[in-house]
Amino acid sequence: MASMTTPRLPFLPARTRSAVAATSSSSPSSPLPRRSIKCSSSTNANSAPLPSTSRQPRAPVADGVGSADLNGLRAPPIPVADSPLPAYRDPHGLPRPLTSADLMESSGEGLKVAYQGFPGAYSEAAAKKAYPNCQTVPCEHFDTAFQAVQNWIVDRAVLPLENTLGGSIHRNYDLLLRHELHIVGEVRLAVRHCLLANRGVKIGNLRNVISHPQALAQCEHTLTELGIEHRQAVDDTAGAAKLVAEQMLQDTGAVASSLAAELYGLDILAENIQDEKVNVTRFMMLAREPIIPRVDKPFKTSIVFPLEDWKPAQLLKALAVFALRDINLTKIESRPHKKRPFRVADDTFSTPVKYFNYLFYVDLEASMADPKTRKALGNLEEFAPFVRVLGSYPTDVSEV
Ligand SMILES: O=C(O)C(=O)C[C@]1(C(=O)O)C=C[C@@H](O)C=C1
Repeated sequence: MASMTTPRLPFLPARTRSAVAATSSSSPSSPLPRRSIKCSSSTNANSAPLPSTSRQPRAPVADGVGSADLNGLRAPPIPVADSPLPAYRDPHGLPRPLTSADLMESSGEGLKVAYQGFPGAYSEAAAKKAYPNCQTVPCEHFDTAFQAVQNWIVDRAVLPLENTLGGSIHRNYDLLLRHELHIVGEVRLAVRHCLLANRGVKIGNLRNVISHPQALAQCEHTLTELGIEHRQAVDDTAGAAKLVAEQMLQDTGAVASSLAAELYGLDILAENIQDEKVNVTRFMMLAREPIIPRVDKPFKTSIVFPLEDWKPAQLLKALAVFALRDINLTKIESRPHKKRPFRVADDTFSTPVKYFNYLFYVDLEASMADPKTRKALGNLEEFAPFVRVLGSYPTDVSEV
């Protein structure tokens, strides 16, 4: 595959304070030339997920896995006449040059996309929704998927962040900080759970049900109503279906997708068993490089920051940098600050008081291409020891 020119990016999110400064027109340079590595795809139910230990050494190879990204995608250019014109202007008010990324189509053709679980997992469906023509690559754990992108084994990862019934998938928030990847998109998926069992098994025969902990939580009440008391958590829904089938369990069912029933030869005993009809999971699309932020369509920007100098209303003041500029927040999540787990309260009392310390993950309804977003983040740095931009990416506006 011929290598293509890396596009000029007007914005390159970074780990620290430079995140805001980096919105100039510097070109990102890849740490290493890109390369293609053959790996398993999940075209059939026997594809085993990549184990956590699967690491490939980084090696400089001239040929590459894509070069220029738009919405986390790499694809052959389409004719200029069909491509959208760049819609926004640079910080000097001048038109932004057309980049090769603007010329790309977004089907995911030729992309390898990692997800957590076995074939038939909802995460695989999300990867296919995000990149319809991609080759999906099952991974054993969330961090395997992060590593697979970071080590150039795959091009992208699609991983869950939150669910309307079960809430946040905290592990992935923590992993975002431990890796250098960028959020290049989001995708929401309607999750419709089924109760699966081996042929001939009836609901009345079931003593146990196994599934992913989120899936069990999403079906908690329905499973109780069906009279199934014992639950056991496994790594993913499709893995649960596979286990029930392979071990020919007669008293254990699985909560999984109808696709998993088909792939592993199980019967569907009940459909749509989640506790609320609407059950949607939001997934993030991850890549090694950021995308070019835009202002001609809805964008989100995800950031993470800790606070220092805990004065009264410090968090309120930090978040006011967005309110002052009419920037909406769509989500806020606090996670333990593992490196600095405690903060010591001011010495009002003779004994110093230690409180837990947090990192705040915030999603903004804003694009990094908008100067007011960059100003707000500059302002936030007055309160935060660091601000990291995790990604600026198009909002998923599809129907779910
Ligand atoms: O086990 C799966 O099928 C997954 O894709 C994982 C997962 C999750 O992590 O939340 C994804 C979507 C559903 O909300 C349930 C489980």
